[in-house]
Amino acid sequence: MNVAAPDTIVPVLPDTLARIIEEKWVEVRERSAAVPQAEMERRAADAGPQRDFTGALCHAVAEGRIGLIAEIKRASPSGGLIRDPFSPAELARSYEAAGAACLSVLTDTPWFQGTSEHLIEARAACKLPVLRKDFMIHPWQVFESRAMGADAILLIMAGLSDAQADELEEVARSLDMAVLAEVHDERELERALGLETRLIGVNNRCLKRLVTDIATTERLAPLVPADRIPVAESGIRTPEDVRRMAMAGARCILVGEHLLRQPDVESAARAMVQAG
Ligand SMILES: O=P(O)(O)OC[C@@H](O)[C@@H](O)c1c[nH]c2ccccc12
Repeated sequence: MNVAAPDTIVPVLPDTLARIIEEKWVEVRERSAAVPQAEMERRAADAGPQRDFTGALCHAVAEGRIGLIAEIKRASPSGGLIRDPFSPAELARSYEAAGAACLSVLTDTPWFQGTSEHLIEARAACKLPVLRKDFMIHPWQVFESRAMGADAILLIMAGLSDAQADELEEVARSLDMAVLAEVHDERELERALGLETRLIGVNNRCLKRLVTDIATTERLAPLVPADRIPVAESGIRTPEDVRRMAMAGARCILVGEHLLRQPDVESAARAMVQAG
């Protein structure tokens, strides 16, 4: 299979994301040489029923809760080693008991120390729909995501051309998977609105300096049309932060580091679910 990088990559990429994506191309070439796309498509078709990711978020919000996507990751470029010992299954059970709507599991290895096993273990331990958090650049990875059981994928608009994002979304839709389109600014938001997905993630982390500022969601969430669902991502730490996100129109949130650093993950997650 030809997995040459397209020549239409978005022109100016922040350094870290550019490096991650460069490495990701190498990884995808290697992995797809080991398991060709036709075989991965077969595995995706055999992967068992999808869980309704968007539906779970809408259900939580309709019941007056915060739609929490609770994240499972061992490490991150900005946070270093976040949780050790680290048990994806135990975390999944705690998040579910706390009333989280969905899970997000990092599978990227070089930067986040994630693996596909983390996703498989977490999903098997609960009934929640699961987002595969990785850097999607090629359709092969979307089939791979479904094959490992994922119910949703992330598309980072800053790292994709419109044509790439369209193509990846189409593959995800053909597999009945949800898409979370992630944006950092007005321009990326406008591009994301060209996709069909209702889930628009506003990432509070500045890609250049890697610091978070939840005012990003306060600026962008009000610009998200009423037929879409804004999801505030990154840097959310306190019930007060959650209320600020909800006031800005984002009743769905994606939280990782704060929860993962708590000894009692379940209570911390419950406090966030009920903060709205
Ligand atoms: O750990 P935090 O600050 O609560 O953030 C979670 C999530 O938003 C963050 O992990 C994230 C958002 N978009 C990403 C893209 C790639 C990797 C990671 C991410």
